Amino acid sequence: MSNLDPALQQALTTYAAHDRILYGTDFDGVLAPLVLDPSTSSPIDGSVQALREVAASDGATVAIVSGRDLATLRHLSGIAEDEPIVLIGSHGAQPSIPLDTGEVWDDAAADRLHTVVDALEQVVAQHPGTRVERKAAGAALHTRGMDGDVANEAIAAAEDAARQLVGVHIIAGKNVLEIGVLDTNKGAALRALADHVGSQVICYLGDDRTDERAFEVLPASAGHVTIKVGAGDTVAAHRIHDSADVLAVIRQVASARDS
Ligand SMILES: O=P(O)(O)OC[C@H]1O[C@H](O[C@H]2O[C@H](CO)[C@@H](O)[C@H](O)[C@H]2O)[C@H](O)[C@@H](O)[C@@H]1O
Repeated sequence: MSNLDPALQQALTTYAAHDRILYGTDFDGVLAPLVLDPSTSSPIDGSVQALREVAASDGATVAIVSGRDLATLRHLSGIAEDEPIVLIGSHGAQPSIPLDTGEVWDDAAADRLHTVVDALEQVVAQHPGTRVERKAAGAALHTRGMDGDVANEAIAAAEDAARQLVGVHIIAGKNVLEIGVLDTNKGAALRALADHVGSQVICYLGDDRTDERAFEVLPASAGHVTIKVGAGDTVAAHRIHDSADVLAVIRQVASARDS
């Protein structure tokens, strides 16, 4: 018996009845509970298996869309390259299949990345306790677990540093501030994937500010289903609370596609 809100259950039933669906999900905070050390994140039990079941149904495409870089996302999710689940890393910049996300990696981007890492390393040197995560198309300053004032000062210093740089983008998240060197977002990536595979409708689950870029381009009036996980302002049409709900959503879609 599902604890999901009846309106969400109905929306998922209608969505899953389409011939060609795209099921998209964020990773951290949705598939994987938030933890202090990002290298130890792990999907909730049963979630990847349930995604595999959705992906196995005719006409369904499954994608994990994350701020993680692609190699890290593959490692942490445990999804192999030969599996029929699309991984999209670096906030849309790194799809695991050829997709036009409108941005290209070039020498200038590589130069920007070096500058970004240097700038954040300086912030870390001045704000003990903060950590830098190096990624393929950016770098992130982490403050999870730190005193609020100290964390806020460090984040402000990182924002100041980013504003001195050319061709970079500030991406704010939960206890993290990323400086990206490519201009991509999850909404554009999801729409590009939907066009590529011919999906009629998209369901997307996310918990963070970067996920709002996806929710914004998926109106319920067109049959899309947007689901915010946890508290906070959102433009998503539905809200669920925790990992158990995330699993219930995937399982409802898998079961509807199977029947
Ligand atoms: O788009 P997502 O899959 O949600 O990735 C967003 C960021 O997730 C990671 O940071 C967050 O999760 C960490 C592990 O639970 C947590 O320690 C941190 O406070 C969170 O912000 C990841 O480290 C970032 O690179 C992603 O951009």
